Amino acid sequence: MISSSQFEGNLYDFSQEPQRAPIGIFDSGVGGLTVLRQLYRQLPNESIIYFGDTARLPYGIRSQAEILQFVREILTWMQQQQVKMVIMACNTSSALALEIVREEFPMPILGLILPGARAAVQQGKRIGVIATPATAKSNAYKRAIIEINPDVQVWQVSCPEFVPLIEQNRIHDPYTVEVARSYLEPLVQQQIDTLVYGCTHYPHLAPVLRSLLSTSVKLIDPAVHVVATCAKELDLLGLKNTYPALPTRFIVSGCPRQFAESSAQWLGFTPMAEVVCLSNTVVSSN
Ligand SMILES: N[C@H](CCC(=O)O)C(=O)O
Repeated sequence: MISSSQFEGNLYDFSQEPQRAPIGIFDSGVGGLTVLRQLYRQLPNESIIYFGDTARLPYGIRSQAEILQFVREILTWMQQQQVKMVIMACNTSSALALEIVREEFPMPILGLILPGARAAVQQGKRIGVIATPATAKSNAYKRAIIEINPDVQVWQVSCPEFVPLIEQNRIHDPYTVEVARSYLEPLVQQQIDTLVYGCTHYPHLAPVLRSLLSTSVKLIDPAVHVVATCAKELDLLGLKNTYPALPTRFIVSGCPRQFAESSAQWLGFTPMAEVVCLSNTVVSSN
C-alpha cells in the first residue's frame, strides 16, 4: 500500500504555472467516471486526478457527519496534490457537504446539484429526481429546482440498490431491470417529462432506464453541466490549460485491481490505479 506521504515528492511543481495543475475529482467509486468522461470530452487539455473512495462506499447510506469527515480527508489530500480546482463528482457529497467545506479550503470546489437543477428547469415542468437515500433525504435537488422556478413540480425517489448493483457490475441482470422498474414506477405514474440522474453512478444505467421510460422523457446528466461550469470558471480565473494533459492518475482507497477491472468498460482502457490511505493525511480541524 502506498501511503499519502509518498505522493508528497510530487514530480511536478505547479506553483510557477498554475494552469498546468490538475483538476481533482472524487466519488465513492466508479460513479465519478461519468464526470471524468465529460472532462475528457469538454476539457481535453486538463490533467486530472481521480479519487474513488472504494473502501468506504456506498456513501448514500451514510450520515452527514461521516460524509463531512470523508470529504474533508479527500480535499486535504487533493490540496497536497496541488489541484487547481475540485469537482465533487458525487451528488451525496455535493448535497451534504459542499456548502460547509467550500469555505475551509483555498481551491474552488464545484458540486453537481446547482448545475443539474438549472439544466432540469430548462427542460421540463414535471421533474423526477432519482438519487441515493442521503441525497433524496437532504431535499437538495428539490430545493434548488424550486428556488430557480417555483412553478415546476418535483418528485424524488431514493434508490438504495442502484449503487451496489453498479459497483458489482450487475447492470444487465434481469434483477436490476426489475429494481429500476419499481423505482421509476411512481415517477411514471406522475407523468414526469424530465428525469435527473441525482447520483453520478446512474448514467451507467442509461440503457436500462431509457428502456423503461417514454421517449418523450428528457434525461438530465448533471455531469455534463458541472463540467461546462468548470470550463467557465477556469476561463474566468485564467486557469485553463493550453498544454497537453498529463495522464490521468487514478487513486482508490480500496482494491485497485477491482476498480481497474470495473472501470475499463466505461473508460475504454484499463487504468493503473494507485492506493492511498487517507487516514495518514492531516485532516482539516475546522
Ligand atoms: N456516486 C455518488 C455516491 C453514491 C454512493 O456511494 O452511494 C453520488 O452521486 O451520490
